[in-house]
Amino acid sequence: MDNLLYSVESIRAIEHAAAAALGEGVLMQRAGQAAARFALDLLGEHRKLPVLLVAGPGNNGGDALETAANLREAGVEALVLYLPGEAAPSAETARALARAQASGVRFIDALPDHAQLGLVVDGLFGIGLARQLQGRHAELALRLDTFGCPVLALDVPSGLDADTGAVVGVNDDRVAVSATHTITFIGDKPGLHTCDGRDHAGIVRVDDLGIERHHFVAPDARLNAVDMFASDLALARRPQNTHKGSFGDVVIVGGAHGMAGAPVLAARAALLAGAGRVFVAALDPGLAYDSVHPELMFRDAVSFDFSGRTVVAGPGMGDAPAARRLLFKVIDSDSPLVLDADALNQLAGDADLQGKLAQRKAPTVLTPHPLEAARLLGVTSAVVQADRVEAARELAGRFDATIVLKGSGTVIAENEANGVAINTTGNPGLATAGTGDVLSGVCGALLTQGWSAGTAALGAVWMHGAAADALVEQGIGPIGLTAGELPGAIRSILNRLVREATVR
Ligand SMILES: NC(=O)C1=CN([C@@H]2O[C@H](COP(=O)(O)OP(=O)(O)OC[C@H]3O[C@@H](n4cnc5c(N)ncnc54)[C@H](O)[C@@H]3O)[C@@H](O)[C@H]2O)[C@@H](O)CC1
Ligand SMILES: Nc1ncnc2c1ncn2[C@@H]1O[C@H](COP(=O)(O)OP(=O)(O)O)[C@@H](O)[C@H]1O
Ligand SMILES: [K+]
Repeated sequence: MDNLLYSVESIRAIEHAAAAALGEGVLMQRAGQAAARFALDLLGEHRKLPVLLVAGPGNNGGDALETAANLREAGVEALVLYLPGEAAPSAETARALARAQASGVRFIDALPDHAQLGLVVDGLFGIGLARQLQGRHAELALRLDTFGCPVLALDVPSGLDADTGAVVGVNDDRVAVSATHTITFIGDKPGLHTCDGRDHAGIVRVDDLGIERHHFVAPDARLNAVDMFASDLALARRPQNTHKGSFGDVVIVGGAHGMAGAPVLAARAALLAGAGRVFVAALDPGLAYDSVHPELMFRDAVSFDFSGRTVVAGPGMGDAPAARRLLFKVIDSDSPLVLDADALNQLAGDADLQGKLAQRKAPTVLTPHPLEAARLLGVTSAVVQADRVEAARELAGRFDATIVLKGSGTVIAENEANGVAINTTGNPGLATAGTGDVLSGVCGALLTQGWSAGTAALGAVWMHGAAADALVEQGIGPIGLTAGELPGAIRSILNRLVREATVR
């Protein structure tokens, strides 16, 4: 499977085992060969232009030096800015340096001004990054993407934490290289796909350096992919002899006075993602009809019978005592449940609700954005963003539920064997009001059609992001994409995936 993610600790363990079998320096040579091949691909017909490589003090710098020597031997002009540290380089990096010196690479001591370059290669720091980039390193990191050519990061864009995807440091002036491409070695890493990772890593290619599988340890997480929810896709094909009762009911609980939009968006999404019947159990009795989707049924929330129905609670729910009573009732029920938005904020401050949630047996999905997650954990959103994977894991354990921690590189965590997944679809077009409501509605629709909490979360998040990607492809966004445009695109994707899953 090519969607496996490894922590720095795991990569070090694999590297250690492989290096013991292969001998010192072999992995660095292979990294340099793989990177040079990728660099030549990226150069394409611009092989006559020089390549600038920045090499740092550790083995990431060694990779850059090997890459430089390989490029030189392929006839490319290589300019190397080497910044050794105070300590002597490792033996393998010292050998890479000698090889680069012998190969005819040109060593420079400052970035060239106004040079026309074919490619910039970032080999400052990799998984050994220990603290915030400062001084010359920070200056360089900021300048590497100013040459108007692609930037290839070796292993990890320098300055980025490979585990968390956060730019390392605490100040506002923390920096990391912004690459257009990253070639990452041995295995893929979570930090390239979430938080700041997507902005800094660009397109990620994985090269396993030819390490045999038996040296690998268990992955720490996965990238979300259709395969991960294919079992429920395959079951979603519709037999002929069915009726609306065959595909479940979803009820959206929310819609306090002045907040009608959120439950309506969630309800439309649930309808178009295939729920047999969709209700809005509104706190505001004035909310009675949706002219775009008159199929939706509006009911008074307080007298509504939730039994046998999937509940999505939170969109536009507000924090009134009536909302809290309703929340208690749905958490206390046997219904599959999605908790979003205001339901999460209520939950955060209420030990009784949390106690009830912990006792639930039915499938439960929580879909917090970072601030909602922070309230649930009693920390700040900066703490959540500093380690999104860990925050999602922590929430899954604490509430014994499936957690969808939203944002760039949404993290899906289950408190079971399936572990953690990071989503790869979606784009900043989703950074607009109401898209979270759509996600909760889709999640509810999949749950009510019999998907497990884990596959519903994985599937809903993947399709929600893929819908935004498809809309951007059509010129609808990222700027100005609206939440209301998503459900139709999600419907097309769901039908396509079910078709593909059943003809396999
Ligand atoms: N050892 C091996 O077998 C292999 C290592 N590989 C490469 O080696 C990298 C890891 O190498 P290292 O462990 O040497 O780590 P790095 O090359 O990432 O950096 C470590 C060095 O940088 C210093 N440092 C860390 N953060 C700093 C900062 N903010 N400012 C200034 N100095 C800082 C450390 O003190 C240390 O000297 C991987 O990312 C990968 O690119 C690959 O060649 C694959 C094989
Ligand atoms: N920059 C981004 N890249 C990818 N997805 C994003 C981005 N910003 C937001 N999203 C997605 O958009 C949705 C926003 O949900 P939420 O924050 O709850 O908004 P709202 O409450 O307005 O509906 C989530 O699914 C989130 O993952
Ligand atoms: K790097």
